[in-house]
Amino acid sequence: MLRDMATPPTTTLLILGAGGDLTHRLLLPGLASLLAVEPERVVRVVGADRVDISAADWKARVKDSFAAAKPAARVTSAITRHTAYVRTDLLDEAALRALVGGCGDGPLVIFFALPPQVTMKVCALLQHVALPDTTRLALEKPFGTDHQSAVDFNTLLHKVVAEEDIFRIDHFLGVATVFNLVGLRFANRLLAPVWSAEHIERVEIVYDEDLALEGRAGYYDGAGALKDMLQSHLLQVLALFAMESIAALDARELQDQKAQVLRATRVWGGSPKRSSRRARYTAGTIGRRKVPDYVQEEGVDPKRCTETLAEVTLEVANSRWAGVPFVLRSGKALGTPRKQIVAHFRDVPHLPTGFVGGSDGDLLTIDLKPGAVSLTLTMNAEGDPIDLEQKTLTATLAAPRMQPYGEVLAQILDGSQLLTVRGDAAEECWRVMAPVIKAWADGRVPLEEYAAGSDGLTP
Ligand SMILES: O=C1O[C@H](COP(=O)(O)O)[C@@H](O)[C@H](O)[C@H]1O
Repeated sequence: MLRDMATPPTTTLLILGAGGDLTHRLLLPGLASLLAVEPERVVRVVGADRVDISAADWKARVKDSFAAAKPAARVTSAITRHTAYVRTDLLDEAALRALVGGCGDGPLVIFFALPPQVTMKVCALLQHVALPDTTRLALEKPFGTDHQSAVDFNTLLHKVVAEEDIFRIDHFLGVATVFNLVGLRFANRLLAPVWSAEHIERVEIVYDEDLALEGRAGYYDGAGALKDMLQSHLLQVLALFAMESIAALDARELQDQKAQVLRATRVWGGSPKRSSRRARYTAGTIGRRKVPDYVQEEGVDPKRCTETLAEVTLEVANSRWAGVPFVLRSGKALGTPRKQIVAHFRDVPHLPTGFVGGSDGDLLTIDLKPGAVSLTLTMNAEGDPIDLEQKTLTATLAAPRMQPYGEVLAQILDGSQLLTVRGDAAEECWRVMAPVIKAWADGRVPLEEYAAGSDGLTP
């Protein structure tokens, strides 16, 4: 059926689960933002799902998803002209073969915008389907459901395509302010010598959102904040923060260094009971918005103990970082969104006697959204020259050139693994969090409550 369409452009982006929220809300707008910046790229989008969507409705959806990023009119019109939607059963091998065959022999990116269990089943079927020579698999998080399933999933995927053609998506890697960690760390003489336990006392990686469930119970209620944010995104941020230096901005270099850090990472003190916290929001108000009790949200199963806030303290047990707590935290429905990395520097060994005021440690704060980098230093800012106080110097970062999904897609289309999660790292992320997941499942860490709109601490 697809063969009858107009001349296929270079790469086909085949989206499995095209009828879902992710495709409409993030993936297609991300592609649009990429094409707004790089209009010369030629991509054909094919959506597939089991829901019935007419050709006209699909084109309208694509057009609608493209509207906000405002690529050139000719780009949107080419995409909508060539796009197609196929209603199919992705768990039927013959149907899957027909779908893939219909995409032609050109380069193919199969994007799995599906729940992990369905993704794994479709990949099992793909083993028996002939794929074009250049076939790349892009897999949404979560990658598997626990450590063993991630190991099994990797084994299965390697029977379908080589690791270099597998792209495990973590859209945080496409966030410019996250990737900025690499440039900031390795381009500044000032920072490199102090980037260790000798000078840094504690690191916080925080992603507190004022958004609540926002109708995502179907996915989130089975995941919770730990798997949704810490096990995935925030561990990637930790890896970029703590990794050793790279010789070149090269995917393999970066993947090697990130994997090495993750292998050295473990729960602080080996005790999830003492080093983790979980909580769930109750009814409250955020600004003028009334937020219901989490268990009253549509689609939530009150019998599940899903946390909407997770905090875990980790240690990177290597010679650079031993003894430095890395506190990872993310919560939903909080009063004040705070999305930042904060490096707390140690106090100076000795403040000359005679000065008045603080010798509070310096801070390096990286605001992820909106982007800014701040350095908080102790100085004499006003008054008597011996009075010391902390002052913050801030550089605001420019708005990102495209959406994170646009950055990630650009790398996938180019076959570069710079912004992906390698298989071994994906397994490590589960290994790091496994003791916490187990302790929570066994009820060894109580599920606390906090009021929506609060700081996450107030019952
Ligand atoms: O992947 C996810 O990320 C978002 C936070 O990222 P942002 O780029 O939208 O700020 C989070 O809200 C969501 O729960 C999670 O699934």
